[in-house]
Amino acid sequence: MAHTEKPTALIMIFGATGDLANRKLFPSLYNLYAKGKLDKFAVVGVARRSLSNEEFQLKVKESVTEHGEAEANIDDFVSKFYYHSHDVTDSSSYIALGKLAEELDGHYGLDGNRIFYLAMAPEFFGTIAEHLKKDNLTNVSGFKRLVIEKPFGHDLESAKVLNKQIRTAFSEDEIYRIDHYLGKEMVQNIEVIRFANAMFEPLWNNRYISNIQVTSSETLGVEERGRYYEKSGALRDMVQNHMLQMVSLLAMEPPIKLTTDEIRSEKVRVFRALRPITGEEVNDYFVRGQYGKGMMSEKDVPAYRQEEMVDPDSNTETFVAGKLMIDNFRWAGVPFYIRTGKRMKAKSTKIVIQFKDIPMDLYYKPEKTVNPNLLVIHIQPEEGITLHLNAKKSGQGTEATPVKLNYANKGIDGLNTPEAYEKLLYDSLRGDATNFTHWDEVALSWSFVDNISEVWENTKEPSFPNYESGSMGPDAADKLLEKDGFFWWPITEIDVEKC
Ligand SMILES: NC(=O)C1=CN([C@@H]2O[C@H](COP(=O)(O)OP(=O)(O)OC[C@H]3O[C@@H](n4cnc5c(N)ncnc54)[C@H](OP(=O)(O)O)[C@@H]3O)[C@@H](O)[C@H]2O)C=CC1
Ligand SMILES: O=C1O[C@H](COP(=O)(O)O)[C@@H](O)[C@H](O)[C@H]1O
Repeated sequence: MAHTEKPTALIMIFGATGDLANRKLFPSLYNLYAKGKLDKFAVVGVARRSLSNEEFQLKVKESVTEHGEAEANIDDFVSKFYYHSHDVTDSSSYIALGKLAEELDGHYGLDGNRIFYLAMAPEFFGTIAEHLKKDNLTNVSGFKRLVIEKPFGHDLESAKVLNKQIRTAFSEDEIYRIDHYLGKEMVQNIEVIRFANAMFEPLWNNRYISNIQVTSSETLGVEERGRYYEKSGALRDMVQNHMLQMVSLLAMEPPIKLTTDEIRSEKVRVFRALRPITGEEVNDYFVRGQYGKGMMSEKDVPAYRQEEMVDPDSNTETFVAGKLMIDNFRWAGVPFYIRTGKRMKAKSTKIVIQFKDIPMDLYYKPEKTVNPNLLVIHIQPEEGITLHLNAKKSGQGTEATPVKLNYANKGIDGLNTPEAYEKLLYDSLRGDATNFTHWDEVALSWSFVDNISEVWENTKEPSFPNYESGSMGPDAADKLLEKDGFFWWPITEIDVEKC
């Protein structure tokens, strides 16, 4: 499908006074506006509290000033923002919202195009979608699209119910399920690194790759999200979506074309090949952790069980490490190790592709460590790739020594790459759903994760808390790899900018 490069639309943000809108959505929209990427547009912010248009515009201006880079055109930008105080559970209020939408459509010449962005707690998603349909807000002459935040359900059953509700008002190709990792520059780069380089794709299989490691570690704890996190845990919060999405991009077959449908269908095939881990196997393939107290940046930080809105005897995991097997021709026998957690040593997302050792190492010396070739994809905070090779040590003799070839994304482009939300908002306005998750991906990833959560929820983990804040997680996560003859490549020592 051809995508309009300068879209026109009315953007309705439900949850417009919330944290996500304030920190991410308003600054991202402003960036698009400032870069001239939007044609005609207006924004309606929806939330319960009472605000005038002027008060709302001031909030938007403050948000852009605090979280972005506001310039002189900020006043023109915020003049296109309107506020509608509305409880989304109250049926009567949708009529007035519809009227406002029509007025703005006419006033700004928005061609009847509408984006409904649900930046609210997920329990409201279904109700809102149903009301939008019933009260005619989706009856438009242009396009209508639903952008929906995570979590998409709590498990497969609840995700199915939610999907059914939103499908009453929107078709699958009108639904844009956000996984903000898919908006990250280097996550989008995975396909390019793989499919645009003759030197990688021929090696991208079980003949040459020994294992793949995906780590997404955070230094923050649960902060104010204890209530949500208690029911979610790291498995639902990070593994079901972001971690599995990265694995699917690393493992997928080359698509026939770079179209939304072709890419999504290759990703779905990866999820279908993911070996289900059930019952007692869960403890062989997965490790859970919960942070205890510790020191972070020279300050004492509390244990998870001492956080606000958290059960003092909580069984919720704040760390997950797992071994995934993809049972297809390309990946048979290659473990994909994943690891994610809160209150870890560093904020870092990295992918390490470890190649197999060469069949005969002429430079082998018993007293020296072997240095396998690694391809490291630095997702964040720094962005780039590092290729770890071996070369001759300068001087006499034939000794091999490790060398690193670096590409730091910022170094070449000279610019900070756009924030993930900016790219995803723009894609949803342009009608490009490639970097959003299709229902089939959501359903298959929930069914994989449900097997694990079922076991974990029914067995109390006696060792919790089992890792200290500021560490790299519980020892069992190291043992998971050790028993296969591997170890986690240290994420803090393979920083692209320090190499
Ligand atoms: N914050 C983040 O960084 C991220 C958030 N998300 C997801 O985004 C969504 C929003 O998160 P976040 O912004 O943090 O949440 P907040 O709790 O900060 O905001 C919730 C918003 O919903 C509004 N609201 C609540 N109840 C109603 C109601 N009955 N009718 C109308 N409006 C209502 C609130 O405004 P008011 O009280 O005025 O009604 C507020 O604007 C969630 O699904 C979350 O999981 C995903 C990734 C990151
Ligand atoms: O979706 C989520 O992601 C964040 C981590 O995102 P990042 O872009 O900062 O890596 C995580 O903190 C949060 O718990 C989760 O809901």
